[in-house]
Amino acid sequence: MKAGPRQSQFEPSEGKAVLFSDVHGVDEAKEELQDVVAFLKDPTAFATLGGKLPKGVLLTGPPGTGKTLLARAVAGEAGVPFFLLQGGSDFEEMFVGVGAKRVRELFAAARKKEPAIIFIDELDAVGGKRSSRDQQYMKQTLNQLLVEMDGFQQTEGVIVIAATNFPESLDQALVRPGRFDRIIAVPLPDVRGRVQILQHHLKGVIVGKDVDPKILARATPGFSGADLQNMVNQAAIQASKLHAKDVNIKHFEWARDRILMGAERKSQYIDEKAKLATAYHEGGHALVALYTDGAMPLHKVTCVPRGHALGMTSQLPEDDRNSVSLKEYLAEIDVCMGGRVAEELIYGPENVTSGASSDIRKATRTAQAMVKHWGFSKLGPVFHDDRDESISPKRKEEIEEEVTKLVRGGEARAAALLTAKINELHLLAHALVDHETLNLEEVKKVIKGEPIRNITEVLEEDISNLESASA
Ligand SMILES: Nc1ncnc2c1ncn2[C@@H]1O[C@H](COP(=O)(O)OP(=O)(O)OP(=O)(O)O)[C@@H](O)[C@H]1O
Ligand SMILES: [Zn+2]
Repeated sequence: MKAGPRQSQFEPSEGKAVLFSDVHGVDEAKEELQDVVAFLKDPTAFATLGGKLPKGVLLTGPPGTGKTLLARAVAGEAGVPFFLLQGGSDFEEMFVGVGAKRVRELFAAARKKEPAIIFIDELDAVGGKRSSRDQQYMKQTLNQLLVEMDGFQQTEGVIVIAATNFPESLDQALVRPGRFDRIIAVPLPDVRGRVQILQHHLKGVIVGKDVDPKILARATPGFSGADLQNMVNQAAIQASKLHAKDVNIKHFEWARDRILMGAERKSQYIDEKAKLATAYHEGGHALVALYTDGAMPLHKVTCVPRGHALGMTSQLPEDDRNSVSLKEYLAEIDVCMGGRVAEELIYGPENVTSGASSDIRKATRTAQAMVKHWGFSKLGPVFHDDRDESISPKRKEEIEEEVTKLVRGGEARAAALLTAKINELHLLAHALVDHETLNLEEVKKVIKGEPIRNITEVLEEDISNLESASA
């Protein structure tokens, strides 16, 4: 640990400007940051036009997906200075009480150079609900950060961007309106993203004829951008150690395996078998969502990890739902059950994994609320307060029974539906393994047995677009 203030923190960090074109596979996040760039380019004009902006943007996602890179790219695109506060290491010193002061000085420095970006890496180090170390000093630092954020006007031209791998552990005060009120997900790249990231980091590397970024990308599901960059570097080092004339596929395979074995690596890597199992699970959710009357429309399904989940099926409400009908609640339970039911149909009940526990929790919670609060059971429209001690044991049992009935009902409906559509489930799961992410249109085609473009063609097209863009 170094003593004394580090002057460099209060000066914009230097280095070659990063642009959006340096960050790959996170198009949605880039899209969401466009207005921040427009604002920083000309804060007054933006405000005059009535644009509304967050003061703070929170980038969330697994390690190494490019959160820091994205924040730098926002600064680079807008041509504004970038002030960095390293949550992990800088806050280490904060328990000796300099934290609050450092935050104050950093904001003062940034405001002098506005428009500017302040980037706080590992926000959870200071803004976590249960920051380990010295609670009191951490609290002071956090409070100072809140004071600074509350203290400036949107028109001032300072935007705070923070990154965290653990959004759920943040102090709620941080995500209130007027603070970090825009949250942008920066997920692991899918196979197309991985091709682009590899292409980017392969620039300037002399590779052998046997090296095909498409194949490398397909061999690295679950790798982050940082992992991929690391793989390229390690392969190059290995090649030079062996005095090879170029970096060939053997070197890449060696590097890949080394990263996979890396002690510090949380095993994100998914082998083909596990990927197919996840694909069936998510495919089950997706088909039930697609075919169940009253279910929220299917939006996207993926079998690569998102946050703590192995895969994800996302649905989009058609409009703001103020009240929800019985049919819609039942559909919600059915969709939750679809994942586990699909696993059971394909792999047999004895091989079902515990991976569906959050689905089960969600379905159970919905069923409980249906019975206890919304009167959707034979117990009728009676409100049962969770804190009410006077609910009789008999009533508790009846509630349990009704909840179980609802969840079991969902399970049975999902099973009937997926049994009838088993061929579609196979088609969908295998397409997911290839493409990793499918949108609604693609899902509809796949289950009809219609070709969506061959993944190799898609990847090839991506590569030639990239090449012509950089030529
Ligand atoms: N999406 C990406 N496109 C291109 N390169 C990437 C991408 N993601 C990561 N990298 C490479 O990995 C390096 C590390 O990524 P970065 O520090 O931005 O990740 P991070 O999400 O901030 O990680 P952490 O959460 O560990 O701080 C980058 O400098 C870049 O070289
Ligand atoms: Zn699930």
